[in-house]
Amino acid sequence: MIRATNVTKFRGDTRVLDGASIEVQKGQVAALVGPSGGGKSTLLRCINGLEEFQEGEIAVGAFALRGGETPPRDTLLQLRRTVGMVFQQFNLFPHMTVLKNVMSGPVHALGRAKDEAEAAAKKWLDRVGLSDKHDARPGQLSGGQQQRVAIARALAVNPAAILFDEPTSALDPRMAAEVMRVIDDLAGDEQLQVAMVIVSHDIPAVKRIADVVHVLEKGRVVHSGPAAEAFAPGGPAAALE
Ligand SMILES: Nc1ncnc2c1ncn2[C@@H]1O[C@H](COP(=O)(O)OP(=O)(O)OP(=O)(O)O)[C@@H](O)[C@H]1O
Repeated sequence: MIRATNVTKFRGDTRVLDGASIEVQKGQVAALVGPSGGGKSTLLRCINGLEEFQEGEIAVGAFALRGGETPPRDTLLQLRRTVGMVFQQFNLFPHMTVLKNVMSGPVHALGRAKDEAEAAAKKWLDRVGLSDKHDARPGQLSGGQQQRVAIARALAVNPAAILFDEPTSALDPRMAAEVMRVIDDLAGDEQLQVAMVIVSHDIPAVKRIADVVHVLEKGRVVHSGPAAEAFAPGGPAAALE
């Protein structure tokens, strides 16, 4: 589903990704872990076309992004319909109700009729435990609730992949746990054939939900394997615990 091959990206003279490669299948949950500044968020942002890169290739389903090339606007728009993204800071539309926030993707990106978009939005809000908040505005919700709206919004376009960029790091521990429970639930859902990639410093959560852990250091993937291997004593990610 997602295949990043030898992705290299510079910011000015700094090589922030240095030949990074990962593969994530449909229905699989991959975690990116590693020391701060290792390039985890940058790799996620390259995967959904938010950032360009200079070398390598990223394939997401039928889409291919190539290093050194600016993708056509149409490709980017289609790619962002295919790949949902959940950010640390929620990024909801503050003036819209919760329901309208979640409907925005189906209506504007997919061109769905209002009734159909509303039904999809309600289904996903129910799934994240917010069926009683349709008419609230984001500002009336807790951080954990806002992040759950963001997850429902990302899912409402039936994405082939969903990327979580430190989804709980702006939340206090209780709300972080609440959001991780939702992500746990999605990760464990065999019916949901979505490729998931999560960047998180919440190592216990990563161990619980990830099928594969990729360890990024200085822009390189230095290890890919099950969590038990990555976090084993003396393993490549043991120091992160
Ligand atoms: N907007 C930006 N402008 C300039 N440099 C940036 C920007 N964002 C990230 N960087 C740099 O790119 C490199 C990779 O950063 P990135 O955020 O991808 O790492 P990370 O592994 O996600 O780190 P963290 O765990 O701290 O979030 C770092 O050296 C960082 O300082």
